[in-house]
Formats: sequence, C-alpha cells, structure tokens
Amino acid sequence: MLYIIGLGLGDEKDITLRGLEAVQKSQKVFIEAYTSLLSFGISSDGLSTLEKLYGKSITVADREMVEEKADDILLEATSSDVAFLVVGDPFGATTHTDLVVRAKKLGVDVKVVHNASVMNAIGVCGLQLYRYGETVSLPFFTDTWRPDSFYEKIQRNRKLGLHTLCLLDIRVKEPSLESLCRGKKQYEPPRFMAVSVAIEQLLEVEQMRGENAYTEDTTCVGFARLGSEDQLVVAGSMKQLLEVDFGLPLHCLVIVGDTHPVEEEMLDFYKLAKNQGQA
Ligand SMILES: C[S@@+](CC[C@H](N)C(=O)[O-])C[C@H]1O[C@@H](n2cnc3c(N)ncnc32)[C@H](O)[C@@H]1O
Repeated sequence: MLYIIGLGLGDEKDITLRGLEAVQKSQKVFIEAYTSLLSFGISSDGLSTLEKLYGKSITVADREMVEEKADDILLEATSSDVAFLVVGDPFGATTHTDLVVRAKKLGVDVKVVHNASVMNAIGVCGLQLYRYGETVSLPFFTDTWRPDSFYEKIQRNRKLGLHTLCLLDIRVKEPSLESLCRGKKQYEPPRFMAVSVAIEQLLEVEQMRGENAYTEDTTCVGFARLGSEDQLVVAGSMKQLLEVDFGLPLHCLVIVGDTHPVEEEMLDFYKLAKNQGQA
C-alpha cells in the first residue's frame, strides 16, 4: 500500500491522527522536500523533530528521486506499506497526481490522507476561496530566462473580477546550469522567492506588455509562513507591499479581483496605513 499523507502547513504537530497511524504502520517513510517546506525546513534538526514524533526514520525524497526513481518507491509499496509525506495537502501541488497515476498503473493500492494546504489557508485574509481564478506559479527570472506566461492568466482572472493566487518559486537542490554544461552536477544553494521579488517581476512584465492587467496600485495580499505561530498577512498596493519585509519563507501573493463588502471588511484588518510603504 502507498499512503500519500498531507502534513499540513506548520510543523510536525499538524499531521492528522489518521496520517500518523498510517506513518506508524509503514515499513518505509519518505518525505517530499521540493514543492513545499514546513516551518523548520528540511534541516537535519527539522527532520529529527518529525522522526521523534512519528517514531520512524524518514528518507528525504528530492525532485530527482521522485521524478526519476519513483518506480523504486512504488516497487517497495507492492509488497509493504510505504508512506510518502507531502507538506500541505498531497494535491496542493500538481506533481503528486503523477505518482498516483503511476502507482495505479502498476497495480499499487493508494490511500490519500488529506490536510490543510496553502490553497485553502489563504482564506484567512477574508477573500472568498470561491472567487479565485486560475492559480499561477512565478519562477525566478534569470539573465536569459524571463518567462511571462502567467501574465495572460492573471489578465483573464482580472477581467472576470477573480482573485489570483501566485505561488512563488522554490529552488531546492537544483543543479546549476554551468555544472550541467560541464557534465558534472553541482547544486545551487536553496532559494525561496520573497513577496517583494514576485512583485518586482510582475511589474517588470506589466511594463513590457503594457496591457494594464494590473498596476503598482493594484491591491494584493502577501502571506508568509501560513499555518505557523508567526504567520504574516499584509494587504496593500503592489507598491506598498514592495517595502514590507515578510521575513523567513515560505511566501505567496494574492492579486485581488473585484471584492464583496464582507471581503473588504476582512481585508481592512490586514491593510497597511495609506502612507506606509510609499517612497
Ligand atoms: C506547490 S505549492 C503548495 C504545495 C503544498 N502541497 C500545499 O498543499 O500547500 C508551494 C508554494 O505554495 C506557497 N506556500 C506553501 N506553503 C506556504 C506557507 N505556509 N505560507 C505561505 N506560502 C506557502 C509558496 O509560494 C510555495 O512556493
């Protein structure tokens, strides 16, 4: 049996009882560590905190392992119970549907244990989850790679008056381009996109495209460390949020569409004063 278990967003204590039972009866436990992170990251300290509570040793599954060696994990699950832990909810990232499809094709039984995801935790700011359009992912721009396909999606959402959730790039154990060219993989240090970098990139693309999908005065909500004790939620214009230090990762951003009066009332609790964040 393959158990795919959501860990929730905060720390080791956010696993559900059902998830914990599945972990404890599994012979092998993997944790996926490249689409999201718990508040303490995947440092050896963080991992041992999980191992202590769950009473199991845990193998970190990086992108290479999940994408290239998934069949090894699935093979183990044909003859024993294997737990695959995912921060948030297993289906809060597009990647894990592929694991389920592969498992089913190999005849491996799959059980999913759900948990809170960034996709619903953003509800804390008061914008109705029913009033969101397509979610977009913002990748780190490089000197030679500045993809902007998210622009049309945001534009479409805003034409329909819908809010847009922007998920921000996480780069963990990514091989550097130079090392790939040299044929010997070396990994970049981990990087997590901050709200300010996301807004700079969004405004750069708006300046290039010039179609007014949004402007620096468009209202947004920035979120950091949702689900943790020190989570931060701040609403303001793009220009204002550029100046806010959201602190440690993870961050995400919502571009606000048309609002209902009750949504406005809730957003007001998180708004910066009008003159804050202005140059
Ligand atoms: C692929 S998504 C989320 C996957 C996860 N399985 C889930 O259900 O929440 C990862 C992105 O969501 C955002 N994110 C995830 N957890 C977050 C948190 N606790 N606070 C703020 N943003 C978060 C970040 O932008 C991050 O790059």
